[in-house]
Amino acid sequence: MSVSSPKIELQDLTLDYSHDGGESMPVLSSFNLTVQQGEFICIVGPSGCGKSTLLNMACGFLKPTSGTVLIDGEPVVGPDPRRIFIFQNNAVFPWLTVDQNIGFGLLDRPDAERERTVAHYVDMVGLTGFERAYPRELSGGMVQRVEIARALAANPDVLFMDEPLGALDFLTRMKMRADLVDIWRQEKKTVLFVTHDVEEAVQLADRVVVLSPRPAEIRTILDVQLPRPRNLDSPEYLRLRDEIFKTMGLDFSSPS
Ligand SMILES: Nc1ncnc2c1ncn2[C@@H]1O[C@H](COP(=O)(O)OP(=O)(O)OP(=O)(O)O)[C@@H](O)[C@H]1O
Repeated sequence: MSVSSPKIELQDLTLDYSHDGGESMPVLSSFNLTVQQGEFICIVGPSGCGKSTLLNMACGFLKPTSGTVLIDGEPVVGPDPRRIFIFQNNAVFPWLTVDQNIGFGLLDRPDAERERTVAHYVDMVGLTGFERAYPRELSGGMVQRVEIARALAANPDVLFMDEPLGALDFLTRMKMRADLVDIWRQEKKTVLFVTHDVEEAVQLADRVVVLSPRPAEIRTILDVQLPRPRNLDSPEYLRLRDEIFKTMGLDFSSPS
């Protein structure tokens, strides 16, 4: 499949929230972004600028005040099982085992096919040996892996991820970041990924979209052309990271 066909088109998106008894609050105004098939896009920006709102509109959970979301050229008018949303706080079913959770979206498939698919994703996310475990018997990172495996097993064409690693401790997060890179290289899904973490964005993304404070506008879009897996000590990685920090008003270079 061509890597240059637009997968997601956000066209002139505007969103005003109205608060009880107050004026309407603009969160996005005339927002435009085109995402190519198979691209991994990270969205960063200050807290409260509208990142989650943008993701919610892109996947059809939230109707824009005006503007259009197109996926494969078709207007998005609501959630669609071909597109999966992964939240920060996992949404696995506590009463189902790991393999039942991962196979949840495949209940209409023949048993043999479902078992094969579940086994494939259990292996991909490194949960072999835990197939019969319940979420309460797993660490936070393992539960998040279950959620990612469940999403991938359903074979979505787009993954929307809102701070999916945000609740994890530092070491688990670093490991999961590397795992996500591996998984994405195998699956090549189109991914829209919101994060507060600039380093995470530069490690993961093909392009990093940096937003302004609310109402969110695109401050800059950085192409990250470093080969994966990325060397987090390389001068180019550090340069891109620092460029984003500067764009966000944070300059950590030492005073001369
Ligand atoms: N359902 C809602 N009703 C009214 N206002 C809302 C609603 N959801 C979000 N907001 C407001 O919209 C603005 C953007 O919120 P949003 O959650 O999109 O920001 P964000 O960039 O994802 O924030 P954070 O990085 O802190 O998670 C905030 O000022 C928030 O208070």
